Amino acid sequence: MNENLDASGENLSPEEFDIERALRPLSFDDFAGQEQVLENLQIFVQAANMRGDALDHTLFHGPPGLGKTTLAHILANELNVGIKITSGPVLDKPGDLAGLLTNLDERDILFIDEIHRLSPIVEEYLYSAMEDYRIDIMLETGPNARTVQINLNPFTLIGATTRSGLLTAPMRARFGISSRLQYYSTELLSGIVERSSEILKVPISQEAAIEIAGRSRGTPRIANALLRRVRDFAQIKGNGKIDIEIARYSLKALNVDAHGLDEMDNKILETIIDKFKGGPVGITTLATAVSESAETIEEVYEPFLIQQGFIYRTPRGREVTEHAYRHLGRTKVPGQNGLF
Ligand SMILES: Nc1ncnc2c1ncn2[C@@H]1O[C@H](COP(=O)(O)OP(=O)(O)OP(=O)(O)O)[C@@H](O)[C@H]1O
Ligand SMILES: [Mg+2]
Repeated sequence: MNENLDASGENLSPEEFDIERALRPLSFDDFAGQEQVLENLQIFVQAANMRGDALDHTLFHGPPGLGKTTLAHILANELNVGIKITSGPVLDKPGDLAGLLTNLDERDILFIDEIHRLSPIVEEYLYSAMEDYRIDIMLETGPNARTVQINLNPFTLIGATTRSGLLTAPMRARFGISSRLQYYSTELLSGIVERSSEILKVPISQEAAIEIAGRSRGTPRIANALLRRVRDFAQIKGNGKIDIEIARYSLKALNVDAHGLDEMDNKILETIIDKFKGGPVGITTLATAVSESAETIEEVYEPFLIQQGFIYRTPRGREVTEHAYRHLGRTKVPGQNGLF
């Protein structure tokens, strides 16, 4: 239920949390990008509204900060229904889930973040709720124990996960709608930065917005976070306006990578180059070398590095590209991975 986390998992101050909330789009119209996902959702929402049905259970998956939680709130607004929010790790007792489910009004949304982290018992319990809008509740314990069946209002479960690979097959099968969110282009992100600047009432040049966008790892949350930091520099070191000079100055002072790669991204590239001669290296070996889980590398880091052309997958493992050597200022040793 802890929503005030930024991309690195750090807690935001209450003020930053309020800002984050103010920047969050509330309707389909405010939400930039993800056209295919949005187009479909708009149709499903329209149809559900027309029939007066609950929207089908919906799963959002993809790397952190791309808009999964945002979309859950937008769906609640567009369906004009209530939303209750919880998360896999928090929901550890079937009783807690029963409490949430029995309090849902007709068509309401139950949003479960990090749904891959549900305990097996709770997950099992959720199946019948999702399928038949019905749950069994255990009354009393010991010799008088009995279960009663309770009918629920038709509701929509929205699940979000950064690790769709960890979702069980029965869980996955119960979602009628499943959408994968993609990284955003610099163009889309600069639009998001401009919109956020307007909300924060800080003037920004288009060039500066593009500069910030290009270093945001394809991620709206990072773009907004960088904008807030650059705004501080503009206020203290400049005249309050964000132009290209102050943007470049701040990003340099913040040590932001030219491509917006974060520490783990760079560590992955460096490790493949230094320890594995540029690759190919298998995912589990790589994971051990950088002390991160193979799943997280596959679902959080690798997609961006592949999309940006820093690494590619081969049947024998991951290899870095020339682009990665250039990015890290390394020269490739001839013959290193059989390309020469
Ligand atoms: N398409 C978008 N247009 C504008 N702003 C966006 C968009 N998507 C996300 N944002 C901004 O990025 C922030 C982070 O998005 P959100 O919290 O929805 O990400 P998430 O996918 O749920 O991440 P996590 O996996 O870490 O929970 C939002 O508060 C919002 O301000
Ligand atoms: Mg989220």
